[in-house]
Formats: sequence, structure tokens, C-alpha cells
Amino acid sequence: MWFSKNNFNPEYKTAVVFGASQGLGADIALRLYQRKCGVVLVARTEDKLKEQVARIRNQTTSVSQSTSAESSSESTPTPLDPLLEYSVCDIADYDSCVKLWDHLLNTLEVDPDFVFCCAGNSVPKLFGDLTGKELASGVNTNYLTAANAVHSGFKAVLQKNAGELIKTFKLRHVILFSSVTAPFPFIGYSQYAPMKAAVSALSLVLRQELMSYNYRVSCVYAGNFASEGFYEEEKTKPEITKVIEGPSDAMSPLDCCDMIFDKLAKGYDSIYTDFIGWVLGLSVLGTQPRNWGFFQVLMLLLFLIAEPIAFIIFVVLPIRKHLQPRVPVKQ
Ligand SMILES: NC(=O)C1=CN([C@@H]2O[C@H](COP(=O)(O)OP(=O)(O)OC[C@H]3O[C@@H](n4cnc5c(N)ncnc54)[C@H](OP(=O)(O)O)[C@@H]3O)[C@@H](O)[C@H]2O)C=CC1
Ligand SMILES: CCCCCCCCCCCCCCCC(=O)[C@@H](N)CO
Repeated sequence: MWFSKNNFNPEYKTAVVFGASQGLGADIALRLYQRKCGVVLVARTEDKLKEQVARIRNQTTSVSQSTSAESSSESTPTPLDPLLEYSVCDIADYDSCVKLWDHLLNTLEVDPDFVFCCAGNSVPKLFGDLTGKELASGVNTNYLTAANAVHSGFKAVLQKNAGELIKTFKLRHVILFSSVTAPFPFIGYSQYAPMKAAVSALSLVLRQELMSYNYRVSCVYAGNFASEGFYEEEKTKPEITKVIEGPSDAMSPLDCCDMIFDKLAKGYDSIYTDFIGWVLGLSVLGTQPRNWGFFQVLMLLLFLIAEPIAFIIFVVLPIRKHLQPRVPVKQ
């Protein structure tokens, strides 16, 4: 609850951040390192990972740290320096995840306290304009990256701790990244929203299945934030999609990160990063963890009364105004 802010303490612990070569993942890695948390950044592009490690080093007052096993170490780390490493891995590929976790647990000897699953990508287009490749990428990049990373990590931890009593398992914290499009899927996000809803469902199942292994599972339902991915998606985003998502202003990724950390510290496990997202999230309270549950139920009553009218005003009428069906081209 709001009065306790002691539920997220990364100091002197370690984290792996999947999807950390840019955007929110890179800023989460920066903030964790600034709070003396060891960090392993994971993504597919080594040059971008190297840039982020250099940026984190420059933006923190640390002395020397080691860099990744893939590149020579430039300085001798002192015992007080938190870990700062990167690993190149395409986590949409399960076998690559298995190798990555072997590298983490048995080469780096890092058993991360926190697992941030930030990898994701949206190609906002009208359904008819999408290609098969873009549909497949929606599944692989937004769902399989999260499921692979958590599943291969969980199996690797069980193998590493074979024979140990489960009650001796330390607290491990998985943070999944869904989107406001999960509770509120809308025009232009057919390649993305269903997968973010799947990530949300995965978080609900994992919370039940992993609790006895002392895992905490949180899910972030982010609104817009101004990352490299956001600017990329703006290139293909239909005008009607931009009109509808107008109330979700794109905040800075660092502000988004700070808000997420604040809510994790308060013990929230369903995290919204803007007001409109929180309101829309009321519609799917279901078995999600609640914060101020009584207040949420009251607001939900108001939402359910207003929703049909608001949906017509803010979704149906703009679609009618902006979207002229195009006559199929002659084959
Ligand atoms: N920006 C926004 O408005 C919103 C974003 N979100 C979600 O938040 C998360 C972060 O978003 P954002 O910062 O904008 O994302 P970006 O597109 O800016 O960055 C995505 C990161 O994921 C990595 N990545 C993508 N695919 C893979 C893969 N197969 N294996 C390993 N790494 C991968 C990319 O690195 P590389 O290409 O080098 O592999 C990159 O570092 C995503 O899950 C996104 O869906 C949710 C709501 C709003
Ligand atoms: C019931 C009637 C409601 C009327 C109000 C509608 C307001 C909708 C705001 C939606 C914001 C969506 C942000 C998506 C962020 C995201 O995930 C993409 N940037 C992909 O990265």
C-alpha cells in the first residue's frame, strides 16, 4: 500500500534486463545501476549494448567496472563496484535463452534477484495492411521473448538449486511489460495488443505457479512513453490510432521508469503509468492484484455507466470520421 515503500530494494542485488539496448529497458538498467544494483543488459544488437554500458558508466559516479565477456575488460573492477555486463541474445529463440541463463548462472555466477522483461515492439497498422512477417514478429517479439526468458530462467534456477529446500529459495522478482492496449485494445494495434494481453495473462498464471518458489511477479501496463521504439511505431501508426490514443501523452522513458520503481516499492504488482491507463484497466480488474481495491470497484461502477457513451464519442465517431473503407483493388 501507499504508506509502505519498502517493497523494492535493488541495492547490492543483481538484475537482468531483457531488451536493454535502448528505450525503457536501457533506462531501467541505468536507474538500477545508479542504485548500486548489479545489471546484465541483454538484447540482440551488440553495438547498442556497448553504447548503453558506456552511457551507464558515464552517467554514474562509479569507478571502474568490468564489461561483458564478449569484449575485453577495460578496467579492473573494485569489490565495491556493482556488476555491469551485457550479453547478446535473441530471446525470441528458446535455445539462445537457455545458453544465456547458463552464462548468467554458471559463467558470471549471477543469480538475478530481478528479471525485467522489456523486449517488445509494436507495428501499428490497419489489420489489412499488415504482412505475415509483421504478424509473426508481433508474437515473437512481444510474447515469446517474455515467456522464453522467464521459463528458461526458472528451469535454470531449479537445476542450479537441485536438492535445495524450496523454502530456502531467495525472493526472485519477475517484471513483465504489457501495455494499456491489453485492457483496451483498439484500431491499429492488431499486431500488438493481443500479444500484450497474452503477457498480462501469463503474469496472472505465473503469479499463481511461482509463488511457492518465492517469486514475485509484477506486470506493467504502460501508456505511451517517448522511446526509440515509440518514434519508430509513429512512422506506421494510422491517424485514427493517434487520435484515439491522444489522452496518453508520451512521457520520457526515465520518468516512466521512476514511476514503475515507485509503484514496485509500494508493493503494487499491476502497474499503470498514466491515469487513462489506470481507468481503462478497471475494466479488467478480474484476478489482477488490486491497489485501493474498494476505490477501484467504486470507480469501475462509474466507468461501466460512462463507458458505452465514451466509447461512441472517443472511438466510434472518430473512426467514422477518419476511416473511409478503401475499395479492394482489382486483382
Ligand atoms: N514505448 C511505448 O509507448 C510503450 C512500450 N511498451 C512496452 O514496453 C517495452 C519497452 O518499450 P520500448 O522501450 O518502447 O521498446 P524499444 O523498441 O525502444 O526497445 C525494445 C528493446 O527490446 C529489444 N529486443 C527486441 N526484440 C528482442 C529479442 N528478440 N531479443 C532480445 N531483445 C530484443 C531491443 O533490442 P535489439 O533490437 O537490439 O534486440 C530493444 O532494446 C516493450 O515491451 C513495449 O512493448 C508498452 C506501452 C507503451
Ligand atoms: C471506453 C472509451 C475510452 C476512450 C478513451 C480512449 C483513450 C485511449 C488511450 C490509449 C492509450 C494507449 C497507449 C498504448 C501504448 C502502447 O502500447 C503503444 N505505444 C505501443 O508501444
